[in-house]
Formats: sequence, C-alpha cells, structure tokens
Amino acid sequence: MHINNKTPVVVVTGFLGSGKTTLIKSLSERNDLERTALIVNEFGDVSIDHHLLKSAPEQVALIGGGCVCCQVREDLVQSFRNLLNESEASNSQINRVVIETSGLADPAPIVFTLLRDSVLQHHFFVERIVVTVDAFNGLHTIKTQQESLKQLAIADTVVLTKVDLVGPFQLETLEKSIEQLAPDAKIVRSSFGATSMRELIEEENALRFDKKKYDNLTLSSEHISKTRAVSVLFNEPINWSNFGVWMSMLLHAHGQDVLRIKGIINVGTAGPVSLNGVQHIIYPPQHLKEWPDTNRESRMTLIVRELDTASILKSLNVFSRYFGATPVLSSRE
Ligand SMILES: Nc1nc2c(ncn2[C@@H]2O[C@H](COP(=O)(O)OP(=O)(O)OP(=O)(O)O)[C@@H](O)[C@H]2O)c(=O)[nH]1
Repeated sequence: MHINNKTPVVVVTGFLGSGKTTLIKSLSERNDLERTALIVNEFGDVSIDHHLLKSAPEQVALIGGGCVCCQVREDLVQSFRNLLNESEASNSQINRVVIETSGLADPAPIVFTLLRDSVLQHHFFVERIVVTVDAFNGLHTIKTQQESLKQLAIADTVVLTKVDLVGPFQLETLEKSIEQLAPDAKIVRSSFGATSMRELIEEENALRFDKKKYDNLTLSSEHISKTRAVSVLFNEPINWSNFGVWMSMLLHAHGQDVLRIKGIINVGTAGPVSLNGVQHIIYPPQHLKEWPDTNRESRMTLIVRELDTASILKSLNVFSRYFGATPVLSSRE
C-alpha cells in the first residue's frame, strides 16, 4: 500500500541458499507480484537467479557482481531512479518494489540508501525486511555466519523455509533462537515458498517502518574475510556423470568451505540441468525442459570461504578430459 504517495519496498534477504528466490518465485506464481518491480542482486560474476525466475514480475533489474550492501550501492540508487523514470514515462504506477539481496548482504545499508538519497526518500519507503532462514541449516548458520546475524537483527518478518525437511523439535529449537535474535519479528513457516505477500507484510499492530530501529546500525561494508565467488564457464556440453564425480570429490574434501553452488549445466540434452547446493548438501538436480535464453554455455558459481581458487581450477583442469569440456574460471573476492 502506498503511504503519502510513496511506493513500498520489501527487502528479501537471508543467508546463501536459504530460499529467497524460491519464495519470490512462489509469490510471483500466485500473482502476488503484479505491478511489482524486482531488483535482484547476486554475489558472483554469473547471475543465475533471474533466469530461474521464469514467471517474472512487472520488471526485473539486475545488479551484477558484488553485494547491494557495499560496492554497488550507487547501482541500487540508479536502479530505483530508472524505475521512477520508467513509471513516469509510461504513466503507470508500480505497486511495490521487491529487492532480493545477495545471501551475503548486510541489509542495513540498503535501508540507509533509501532513507538518505535525496530523491528516493521522497518516493519510496521500506515496508518490510523479510529474512529467510533455512530450517534445516539455520541453527548452524546462525552460530557460524556473521552475515546471518546482521540480517536477523533488522528482520520484520522471518520466513522459516524448508520446514518440510525438519521435525517439530528442530523447528521449535530454531524458532526459540530466532525469537532471541529478532524479538520483534513475525515468524512465518513455509515450504517451497508457500505463503502470501499479505502474510509477509501484515503485522497484528500494523508495524510500520521504524527509522529509529535502524539508527544504531553501522554502515559496515565488511564481509567475513576470504569469501570469494568463483565462476566457471564451459563452452561445450559436459559429461554429467563425470561432473557429478568431481563435485562429490570437491564436497567430500572441502564441504565446510563451500557455502553455495549454483549453476545451469549443458549436458547435451534439449534443456540444461539446474544445479543447486547449499553448504555440503546438493539438491536433486533438475532437468529443465528448455533453456532460459540463447546462451548454451554451462555456467556455475561457487561461493567459497578459505578455499584456494587455484586448487579448484587445478582439479577442474585435471578432470576436464573426463568432462569433455574445458573450464574457464574467474574469481572475485
Ligand atoms: N526441500 C525444500 N527445498 C527448498 C525450499 N526452499 C528452497 N529450497 C531449495 O533450496 C535451494 C536454494 O533455494 P534458493 O531459493 O535458490 O535460495 P536463495 O536464498 O535464493 O539462494 P542464493 O541466491 O544463492 O542466496 C534450491 O535447491 C531450492 O529448491 C523448501 O521449502 N523445501
């Protein structure tokens, strides 16, 4: 709902692989994102999430590489200004903006950006900060990942995702921890994004964006050290079984240091295989019926911590003759 003619902005954040894209996709499929602009930001050179969001909302803006929270805040400002210009030019009002942050984002600076930018503050307000927490990995993530704590610290709504994977005891234990870390937040349980925008934004006491809540937050641009995104491309189709063997070996040896694996892999069939792994768990790969675009390269992003990029490249090169394709690798901290 617009307030004082300002457009609401919902920030969807949450640790790597906690289910942000799945949630947004599900909202989109139930037509909860009509006339909604989506801004997607990913940590990694190869953006994949927007390809997986097939039934796209009104408009999708992509902010490539890095986190919305630090390096590219100007890009965020620019994306919002573009939205304003486009909606003015077409004389059509946007209902809402949804920002999907990278899994390593500290959402506080996003809020500051909207509050302080001389133009944006007159046109947008932060309606809700929605934080996804993976019910399966959540307890471990909260204990070990500083970014996760920063996200929970300013949550208005916490969506416990993947509740289908855990029992009631694990769920209740996690909820108790979250209640301590985010005492004001509404907690919503969901599997595969099953919820509604109404449930996410509605609060019993009509909780509105409270500027004071954010005043004590610092504009930190630090991520936990030594996190890097490694992007791998293959120009030729890959032998899927052998690639699976390489992946298993990587996770067996370095599972603790691999935070996220995401990719679209050309296995020589009509559509690609969508690859999705969170920490040491690889989800069942999905064989897509068709490619999301004209690019037929295999694209994979690994987000790793304390793991030497050179050793990943070395092992990929050793395996390349079994893959039937040569890897091209780039890495960014
Ligand atoms: N079983 C189960 N799997 C889920 C659920 N939600 C998401 N997943 C799976 O978890 C994996 C990661 O989900 P995403 O939605 O891509 O997570 P994300 O937070 O957008 O990931 P990043 O953008 O990398 O941070 C995918 O394989 C999803 O299919 C759920 O409720 N239950």
